[in-house]
Amino acid sequence: MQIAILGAGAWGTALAIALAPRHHVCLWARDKAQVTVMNTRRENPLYLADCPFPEALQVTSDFTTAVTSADLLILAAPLAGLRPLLEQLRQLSQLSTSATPAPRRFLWVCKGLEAMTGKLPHQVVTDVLDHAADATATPSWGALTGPSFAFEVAQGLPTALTLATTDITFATDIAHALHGGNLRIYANDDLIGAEVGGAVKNVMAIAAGVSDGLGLGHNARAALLTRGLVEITRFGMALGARRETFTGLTGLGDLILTCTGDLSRNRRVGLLLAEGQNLTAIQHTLGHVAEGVFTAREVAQRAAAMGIDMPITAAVAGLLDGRTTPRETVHQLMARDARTE
Ligand SMILES: NC(=O)C1=CN([C@@H]2O[C@H](COP(=O)(O)OP(=O)(O)OC[C@H]3O[C@@H](n4cnc5c(N)ncnc54)[C@H](O)[C@@H]3O)[C@@H](O)[C@H]2O)C=CC1
Ligand SMILES: O=C(CO)COP(=O)(O)O
Repeated sequence: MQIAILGAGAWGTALAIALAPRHHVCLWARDKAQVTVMNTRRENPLYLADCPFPEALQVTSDFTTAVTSADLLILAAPLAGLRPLLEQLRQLSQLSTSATPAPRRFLWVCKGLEAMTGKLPHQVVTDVLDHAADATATPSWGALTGPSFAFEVAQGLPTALTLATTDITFATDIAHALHGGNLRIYANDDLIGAEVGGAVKNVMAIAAGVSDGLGLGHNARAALLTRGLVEITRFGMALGARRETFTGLTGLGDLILTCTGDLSRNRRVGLLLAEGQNLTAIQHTLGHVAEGVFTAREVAQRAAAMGIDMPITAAVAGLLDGRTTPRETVHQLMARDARTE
C-alpha cells in the first residue's frame, strides 16, 4: 500500500519507520528545513532522535505529491493541527485538477478533546467534511490509537494498536493491511469509546505524575488509575461508548502505559508540576505536545455540563489553570466524602 503520513512529530515519524519496510511510505512535514535535516541525516533529530530511517522511507515537504499518490493517509498532527490539516486536504481535493483525486481513506492518531470546542477527533472530522462540497461520497476513516510510545515503536518493539471506526469492514481491511512486523492491529467499531479512552488517559497521566512526583506511593497510584478508569468509563458511556471498550487497549491499556511509563509527556508534565515548575516553562522544556494539558479543561467542562462526576479530572483542570497547587489538589481529593465503590 502507498501510505502518506502527514506530520513528522514523534508519532508520525515512528509510524513511518515501522511501516516503511512493508509499505511505500512517504512522511510529510510542513517545515522545509526539518525535511532537509531528515533527508540529510536519515533520522528526525528534533522529535525522535536515535531512530534511523529505513532506506525506503521517503520524506517530503510537498503536500500535493505526498497526498495525491497515496492509497491511505495517516494524519499525525496533534489534535490542534487536525482541523487545519483536514481543511488543507479538503482544499486540495476541491482544487485538484489531477485525474486522481485526493484519496478518501484516512486515519488520525491524535488523542484528546479539541480546545475551545470540546470535540472528539471524529467530530472535528465530520465538522470539516460536512462542509465539503463532495460530502455526499462516503469517506472511509478511523482512529488508530492504543498504548504506544513512539520511541518503542520506532525501535521495532512489540506494540498492539486499535483501529476504531464505525465502519467495521473498513476497520478490518485497514487493520489487516497495517498488521505485521511487531505491530498488532485490532479492529474495533466503538469509535467514541476508543477516542474517549485515548483522550482522558492523558489527564490521568498528569495526575499520576503529580502523585508520583509528590512521593505519594504505589497505593495512591493504584487508586488513581482505578478511579481514573471509572471516570473515563462514566464519561465515555454518557457519550455513547460501550463499557467493555474501556477494559481494552484504548482504555485500560493506554491508561496503564501512560500513567506508569516515564516516556509519557503527560506523566512528565505532572512530575514537573509536583516539583513546583510553572506550566508554560514545562511545555517549553518538553518541546512536544502533551495533549492532557488541553483536554483536561474540555473534559471537566463537558462533564460538568452533563452532570457527570469526574473529581480527578476536575482537580487536574484546576491545577493546570493555576487555581490550586499540587498539594491542595491531593488534599481536595482525599477530603471527599466516603462513598460506595
Ligand atoms: N508520541 C507518542 O508516543 C504518541 C503520540 N500520540 C498522539 O499523536 C499526536 C501527535 O503527537 P506527537 O507526534 O508525539 O507530537 P510532537 O509534539 O512530537 O509533534 C507534533 C508535530 O506535529 C506538527 N504539526 C502541528 N500542527 C500541525 C499541522 N497543522 N499540520 C501539520 N503538522 C502539524 C508539528 O510541527 C510537529 O512536527 C498527539 O495527539 C499525541 O497524543 C499517539 C500515540 C503515541
Ligand atoms: O499516547 C501515548 C501512548 O499511548 C503517548 O503518551 P504521551 O503523549 O503522554 O507521551
